[in-house]
Amino acid sequence: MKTALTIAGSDSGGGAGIQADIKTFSSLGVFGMSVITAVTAQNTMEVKSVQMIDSQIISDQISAIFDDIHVDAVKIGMLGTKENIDVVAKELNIYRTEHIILDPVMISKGGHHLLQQNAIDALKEKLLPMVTLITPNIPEAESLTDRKICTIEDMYTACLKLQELGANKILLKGGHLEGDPNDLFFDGHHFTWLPGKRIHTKNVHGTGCTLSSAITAFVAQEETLLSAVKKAKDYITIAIQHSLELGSGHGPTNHFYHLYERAGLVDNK
Ligand SMILES: Nc1ncnc2c1ncn2[C@@H]1O[C@H](COP(=O)(O)OP(=O)(O)O)[C@@H](O)[C@H]1O
Ligand SMILES: Cc1ncc(COP(=O)(O)O)c(N)n1
Repeated sequence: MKTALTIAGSDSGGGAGIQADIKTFSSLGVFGMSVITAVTAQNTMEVKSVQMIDSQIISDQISAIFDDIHVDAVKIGMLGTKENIDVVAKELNIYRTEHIILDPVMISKGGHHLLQQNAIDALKEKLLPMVTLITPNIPEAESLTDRKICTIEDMYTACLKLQELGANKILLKGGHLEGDPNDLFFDGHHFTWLPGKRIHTKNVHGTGCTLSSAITAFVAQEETLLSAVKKAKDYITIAIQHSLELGSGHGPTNHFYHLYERAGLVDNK
């Protein structure tokens, strides 16, 4: 069985973070493992509080896994602090994995800061150049590139700017722009649009986490990155189409296995 590791924060409400990642891995038939960087007290409405995990424990979680178990692909989500970024970059430099997908989580849907302001430089300098793919949403790409993104043209420019900053491959998610949620994939040479149709629902908690962990699961199963990104876009579309009316805020995406098996996304080999 293929394996995937998520390095991210815990969401007590189960919609985003580690919980969304592991559900996605399982739904796609990949064995999931986790390194917890932060514990958030969170539900569909808000993040009430956050406890960062000590960087030594983060380092120990990573080495405990890699010293014993083969990891086919890694996904990185919420890191929270500069210290956490430093330790994750250091450990992943020691235990080299072919595929690292970075979702540069900065702010929750409810507006809570999940990455300290002083950590953005460390993210750009240490992690950006070492990962296979970075998957920013529009506000995250704006923060990384220091420029506004309002149009399709701006999306192309932002990808080129991220490349200048050292990024290898980029999936710039368009969900935060008006109109249909079209994402732009840049492999360093060519651009590919992943078109979407906007689903009118407030239940979009954990969409970014779900998308990046689906990409991770597909590359763990030896899909090319472009194919993984396309299949993950199908996964997130189904996950939002069937999103759940839980809680009073933004409900979570749906990871019910049979939805994806029916859509031909599960590798039954
Ligand atoms: N209402 C929606 N309908 C369909 N797809 C959506 C919708 N909102 C977001 N998406 C898709 O979900 C994925 C996550 O996007 P986005 O919301 O931009 O990121 P994040 O969750 O990191 O803020 C992207 O593929 C985006 O195009
Ligand atoms: C632990 C954790 N990680 C990531 C997110 C982002 O998810 P969203 O953008 O849907 O709030 C979150 N809210 N919590």
